[in-house]
Amino acid sequence: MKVTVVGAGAVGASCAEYIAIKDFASEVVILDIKEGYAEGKAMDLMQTASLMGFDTKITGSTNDYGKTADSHIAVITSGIPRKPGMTREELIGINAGIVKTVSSNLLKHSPNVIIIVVSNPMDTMTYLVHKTTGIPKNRIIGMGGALDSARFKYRLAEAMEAPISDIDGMVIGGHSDTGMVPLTSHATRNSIRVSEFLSENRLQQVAEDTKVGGATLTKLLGTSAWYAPGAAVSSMVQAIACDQKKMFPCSTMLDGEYGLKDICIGVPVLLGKDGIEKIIDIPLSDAEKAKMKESAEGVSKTNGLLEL
Ligand SMILES: NC(=O)C1=CN([C@@H]2O[C@H](COP(=O)(O)OP(=O)(O)OC[C@H]3O[C@@H](n4cnc5c(N)ncnc54)[C@H](O)[C@@H]3O)[C@@H](O)[C@H]2O)C=CC1
Ligand SMILES: O=C([O-])CC(=O)C(=O)O
Repeated sequence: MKVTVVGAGAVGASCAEYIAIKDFASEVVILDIKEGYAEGKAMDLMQTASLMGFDTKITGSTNDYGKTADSHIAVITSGIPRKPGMTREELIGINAGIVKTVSSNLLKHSPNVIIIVVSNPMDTMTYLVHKTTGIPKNRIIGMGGALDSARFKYRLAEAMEAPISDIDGMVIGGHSDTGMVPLTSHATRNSIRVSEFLSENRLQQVAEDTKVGGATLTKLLGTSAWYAPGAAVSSMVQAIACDQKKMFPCSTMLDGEYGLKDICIGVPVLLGKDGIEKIIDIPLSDAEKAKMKESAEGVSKTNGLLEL
C-alpha cells in the first residue's frame, strides 16, 4: 500500500508520521515544492523508525510526481494555512490554484488514486477536485468532520470531566467557523445522551467551542493546528488502506442526500478500500436541518468564488 502526502509542512509531516507509526502502509512518499524540504522531513522521520518501531518506508520528493506513481491514496495538504484573525475562506485565492495543479499531477501518475483533500477552504477545495478531475465521487474525500468530531469529543469530555474514551459524538456540515453542525442531541457518554449530564447552556457552549476549534488554535499557535489534523487524516487513510468500513463525517459530493445537491459538505460516510463506500443519510431534527441548510448556503457561496 503506497500513500502520497503532498505538502511536507506541519499537517503533511504530522500525517506522514502518524501513518508510519501505525505501520499499515508499506510506503509513504512526501512531496513538496520547496527544494529539499520533503526529502529532509522524510529522512528525519525515517530516523525515528528504529525508535518508534515501524517498517514503513518514507521518501521525499521535490515536485517530482514520478516518485508518487501508482499511489493507492494521496493526501493533499499543500497550500497556505491561515493566520490569527483570518477565516479559512480567505485562503481560496492561493490554494485553489495549488490544489488544482496538484490533483492533476497526481492523477497523471496514479490514475486510480483515492484523493483526500485537506487544504482549506476544504469543502470548496474538495468540490474543485470534483469539477476539475472528473474522477468518480467515491475517490474524492474531504477531511474536516473527523477532526471536528475529535474536537467535539474533547470539549464534551472536558465539560463532563469524563475520559474521552467514554464519549461518542459527531460534527457534520461545512468545515468553517460558523458552518459546523455538532450533533449534540446524538452525542453520548457510554450510550447515555450527554444531555443527561450537561445543561442546555453548557451543551451550547461545547458546540460553540467546537465550531471555533481551529480558530482558537490558530490564535494560540500563530498558524493553524497540525497534530489533530494529521491524526484525523491518518485514521481515514488507515480505514481505506485496511478496508475497515469505518464511519467518519467527510466532505463528499451530495446528490440529494440531506436535501442537498452539487455540493461537497461533511456528512457521515463509510470508508473502505474503494474510498467512500456509502453515504449515511441520518434523520436530523428540524433545528439540525436548518443549521445544515445554512451551512450549505455558506459553502455554496464560497464555491461561487471558484473560477471553473
Ligand atoms: N481540513 C482540515 O481540517 C485542515 C486543513 N488545514 C489546511 O492544510 C493546509 C496546510 O497547512 P499546514 O501544513 O499547516 O501549512 P504549511 O505551510 O506548514 O505547509 C504547507 C506546505 O505546502 C507546500 N506547498 C505549497 N504549494 C505547493 C505545491 N504547489 N506543491 C507542493 N507543495 C506545495 C509548502 O511548501 C508547505 O511546505 C492549509 O491550507 C490549512 O489551512 C490545516 C489543518 C486542518
Ligand atoms: O483552522 C484552520 O485554519 C485549520 C483547520 O481547518 C483546522 O484546524 O480545523
